[in-house]
Formats: sequence, C-alpha cells, structure tokens
Amino acid sequence: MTKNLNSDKFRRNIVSVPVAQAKILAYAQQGEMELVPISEANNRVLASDITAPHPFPHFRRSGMDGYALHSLDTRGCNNEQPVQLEVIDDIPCGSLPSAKVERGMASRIMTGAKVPDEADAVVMLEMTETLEHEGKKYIRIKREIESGKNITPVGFELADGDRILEKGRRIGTGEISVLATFGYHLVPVVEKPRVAIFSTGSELLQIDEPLQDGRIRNSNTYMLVNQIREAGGEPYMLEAIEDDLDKARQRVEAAFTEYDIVITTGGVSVGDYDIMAELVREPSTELLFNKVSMRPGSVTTAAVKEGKLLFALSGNPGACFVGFELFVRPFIGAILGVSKPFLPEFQAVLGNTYHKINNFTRFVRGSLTFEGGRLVAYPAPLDESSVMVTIKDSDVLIVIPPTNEGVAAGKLVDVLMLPGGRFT
Ligand SMILES: Nc1nc2c(c(=O)[nH]1)N[C@H]1C(S)=C(S)[C@@H](COP(=O)(O)OP(=O)(O)OC[C@H]3O[C@@H](n4cnc5c(N)ncnc54)[C@H](O)[C@@H]3O)O[C@H]1N2
Ligand code: MOO
Ligand SMILES: [Mg+2]
Repeated sequence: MTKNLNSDKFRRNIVSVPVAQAKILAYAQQGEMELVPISEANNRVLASDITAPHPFPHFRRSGMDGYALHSLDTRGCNNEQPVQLEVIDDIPCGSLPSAKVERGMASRIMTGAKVPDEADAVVMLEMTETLEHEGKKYIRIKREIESGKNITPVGFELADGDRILEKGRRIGTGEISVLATFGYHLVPVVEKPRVAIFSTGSELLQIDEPLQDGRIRNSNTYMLVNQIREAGGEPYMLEAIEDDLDKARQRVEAAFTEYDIVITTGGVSVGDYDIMAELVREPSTELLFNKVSMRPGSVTTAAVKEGKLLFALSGNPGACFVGFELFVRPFIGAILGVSKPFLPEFQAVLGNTYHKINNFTRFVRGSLTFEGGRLVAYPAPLDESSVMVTIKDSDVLIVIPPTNEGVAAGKLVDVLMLPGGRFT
C-alpha cells in the first residue's frame, strides 16, 4: 500500500472569518496601566475614565473685548438717548477685577478675562463711544444690552465631576485638548502590547541589499511595523527565520519569552518549505485555525503558545495585509480595551462590476469616493493575493460574499474602513 505523504499537510479545518475572530479574541487580556506624558499620548488608549476635576470654564468669562456693565443701565437707550457710564476698572485677560461695578459704571474687559461678579453683561468695544471729562473716562452706548450678553457662564462646557472621556477611548487631537485643559500632564493609558515580527523565506533580501535574480526584498515586515503602530502596538522587527523547522521553533519560542504577540509572514501554505504550517501542528502548540473561508489570506493561521498568540500570516503581501487587518488589529485593540476593535463596517455602492467567482468571502481592496451624495467603492484593478501595489490605494475592503456570478456595479455592498485610507 502506498501512503500519500502529503495528506496531513493538506488536511485543514476551515472556519469562517467571524468564528476565527471569536477564537482569537477569547485570548485577549487587557494590558496593564501606565502613565505617559501628554505629548506622547497620541493614539494611546485610556486605561480609566477621566472626569472633570472642576467646572469648565471655572469662572464667568468675557467672550468679547468690551465693557462689563449692568444690563439694566442700558434699558431704553437708543440713538437719540444714549446711556453714559463711568469706566472704573481695566481687566486684562488673566487679571481679576479690582473695583466694584456699581450701577452707572462699567469695567473695561478683554476676551477671556473674569467678569466682575456684579456685572451681568458685556458690551463689545465696537458698540461704544469713549469720552474723557475732568480726568474720568466714560462710554456711551446707543443700544440695549440684554442680560448675560457675551458672558460664558461657569460650567458652560462641563460641570464639576462630569465624565469627559471614557476608558477604552483612543486619544487624538480633541482628547489631548481636553486632557491639557484639566491638567493631565501624565495620562493613564494601557501599555502597548509588544509585537515581534519574523519574516520567513530564503528568497527575501534586506531592503538595502541590491536585487538578485529570483529574490525579492522583504516588504511585509515594514508594512506590518506600520500596521502594528497604527493599531496601537509596539513593533519589534526580529531577524528573519530561515526555512528550517528546528530553528524556527527555537526562534518563535524565544520570542514568546519576551514579547506579547508573535507575527510571522510566509510559509503557511502547502509548499515544501512552508515551515510555519508545520510548526503550528506540533503538540506544544494549540492550533486555533489554519484555514479561513476568505480570500486573500485563506491560509491565515493562528495558534496559542503559553497563553500567547502566534499569528502566522501569509507571505503574499495582499494576504498578509488583509490577515493583519481582520485578525491582528482587533486582537491588539481588545488588549488595549478599545470598545470597537474591528474595522468599522458600513455600506457603499459598488463602483465597477466585480466579475470574479468565488466560494469564499472576498475582501477586495477598494478606493472610496463620494458621488452625488452616495459613497461609491471601486475595486482595485489588481487585487490578487500576491499583488502589493494596490494596498496603497485602498481606503476600504469591499466585502464580496461567496458568489458564482459576481456582483454588478450599482449594488450595495458592505465595506470595512481601513485606518490608513484617505477617508480616515
Ligand atoms: N499548491 C498550492 N500552492 C499554494 C496554495 C495552495 O493552496 N496550494 N495557496 C496559495 C495561496 S492562496 C497563498 S496566499 C500562498 C501562501 O503562501 P505562504 O504564506 O506559504 O507564503 P510563502 O510561500 O512564503 O510566500 C508566498 C509569496 O509571498 C512572497 N513573500 C513572502 N514573504 C514576503 C515578505 N516578507 N515580503 C514580501 N513578499 C514576501 C514570497 O516571495 C512568495 O512570492 O500560497 C499559494 N500557493
Ligand atoms: O491564502 Mo491566498 O491569499 O487565499 O490567495
Ligand atoms: Mg508558501
């Protein structure tokens, strides 16, 4: 009897994308908290809720350069009968009032300065005439000023104790502004997971090496470094793994003692040197999946080693890219505690007919435009798993469900927003 030596290598249990995602997320444990300077907090994720330690603004603030006064004093005034008020104080921004504004008086005040407690309105400079008489200053006003005019009340934006930012929120420009306003020079964030990256494959050249026939430069590692940073992890580029199973095992095991996540690229299919495919079948490793009903990246593999996740992504650049976006990005997001770790999903009109027939769900790189009030997604002209060049033009991944007749232009399709796209 002859035995098919390949049978084991070819046998794979296929899982759907949502099932594969759920298997992975079951291993996500939220990271520890650390304090980082606000200047380094961009794209970090808050480890705790932030509440307002005081109202904002915390004093009644003038919204204009002008004069603080009693609105009642302007009642009934007009062009023919202007009201005249004596100017008794000058309050630049950052200073406090130094005199009491009685009825019939006004205090000159600048935008952002504290309004005297007695005053209930500010008239802007342009609405006043100034006069001097016997060394005293006066203003004349020809229009009634309503109570509260040009004064921002205490707590107008936020009351004392309001929850301003919730745990799990990613920090961007607006969040930094809030944190600075409330004096958070150190910000509580979740520690970044440390992510090791190995490339595999004897064909790979370092990117500063001259080209050689039959060999290519290692682009996936640099692409992954960027994706990991965007997702909120800390990437570590480790020396490439050679096509040797024993060495690969040693290198991956060593990486798990130092890093939280290990990503490899290449060597997961059925080829002679596809060592990652073999490594994840060993008893010391718990295989989560090694085939997903998707294209590109059907060979995307995930395994658990000592409670930590190994993502063995395809070597084909398009598949490596998509594998990261669908599986590694949400896993990093879940470790960071973000509330929505998956790529945002919405619907758009398909711009061109998609002809390819497939049994698996396809995640097609697409560019997004806004036409006549509708979002339109155009599939990339080259979209094979091996194609690298259209990754740069993708705003979205267009989700094409299994079909034996393609999808016609004009149909509504689900799209997943890519963080590096022009629409984010
Ligand atoms: N007989 C079969 N062959 C293949 C199958 C199959 O089912 N049966 N699946 C195909 C599919 S689908 C994919 S996807 C690829 C997966 O390949 P691997 O993940 O094993 O990756 P490699 O064999 O190592 O390389 C594939 C391709 O990618 C290039 N590569 C690898 N690493 C990098 C890198 N770091 N930077 C840039 N490019 C890289 C490599 O040179 C190859 O061209 O398998 C199909 N084959
Ligand atoms: O795994 Mo391949 O990327 O399906 O084309
Ligand atoms: Mg291969």
